[in-house]
Amino acid sequence: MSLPSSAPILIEDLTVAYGDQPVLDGLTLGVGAGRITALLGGNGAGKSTTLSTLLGFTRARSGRVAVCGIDPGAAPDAARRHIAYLPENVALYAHLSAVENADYLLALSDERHGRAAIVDALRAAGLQERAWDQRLAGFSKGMRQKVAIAVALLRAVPVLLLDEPTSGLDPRATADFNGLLSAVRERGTAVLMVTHDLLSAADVADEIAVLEAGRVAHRVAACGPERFDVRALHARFQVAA
Ligand SMILES: Nc1ncnc2c1ncn2[C@@H]1O[C@H](COP(=O)(O)OP(=O)(O)OP(=O)(O)O)[C@@H](O)[C@H]1O
Repeated sequence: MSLPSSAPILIEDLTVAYGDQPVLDGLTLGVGAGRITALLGGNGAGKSTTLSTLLGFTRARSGRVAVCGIDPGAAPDAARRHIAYLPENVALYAHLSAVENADYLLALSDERHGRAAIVDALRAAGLQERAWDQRLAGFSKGMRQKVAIAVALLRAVPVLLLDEPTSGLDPRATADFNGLLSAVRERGTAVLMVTHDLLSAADVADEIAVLEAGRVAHRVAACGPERFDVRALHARFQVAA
């Protein structure tokens, strides 16, 4: 498969192993600007390892990985400057407010945005005004996700990596989150979303890639003649998992 070399996320023929245990074995995957790809696969298929390799935390044994043209294995800090990453359990500070958390996380990325820009982003992320200055202790997972996505919105980076962002969210919060992702896509961000939530993936992704035996075994498009049928994919995915 040939991928445009300008794609912000580019993985070609990637092999990753932990000791003598191969996890990724010839994985090829690209996400272009303004596109959302959902990465599915059974437990242990290597989805988080794929994200970790893009972030430069896990080294490729062979193959090519590039984030905006930068090899995260060789230059992890430079690659991470182009990435906003939402882990499954967002690490935020319970004793700080939503605004303070955003301010602090942005400072870690060497970014300063005033309060006005931060509350604009929190509003865009759907966090209610009364929660802006509340301490995070007591926030639901959906509220914490909104703070994290507000930070990602403010960073305006070309690549967004998400690890199971809708796990534990109720259908309303999931729909809100998917709406936000669509807004992020409109800005031209390349989004790679690891998920077990096929319905959510079908809702928001342009493409679904299913990881099996260390490589992409199925890719299905969201529109055009190859538009995916969620039920058929669900049946196929259950067999794969
Ligand atoms: N740091 C590590 N050291 C050794 N083995 C690891 C490490 N991280 C992951 N693995 C193993 O690599 C395989 C792939 O793990 P990974 O977390 O990437 O899968 P996943 O598709 O994200 O799974 P899940 O859906 O359960 O989150 C698993 O067998 C896991 O046990």
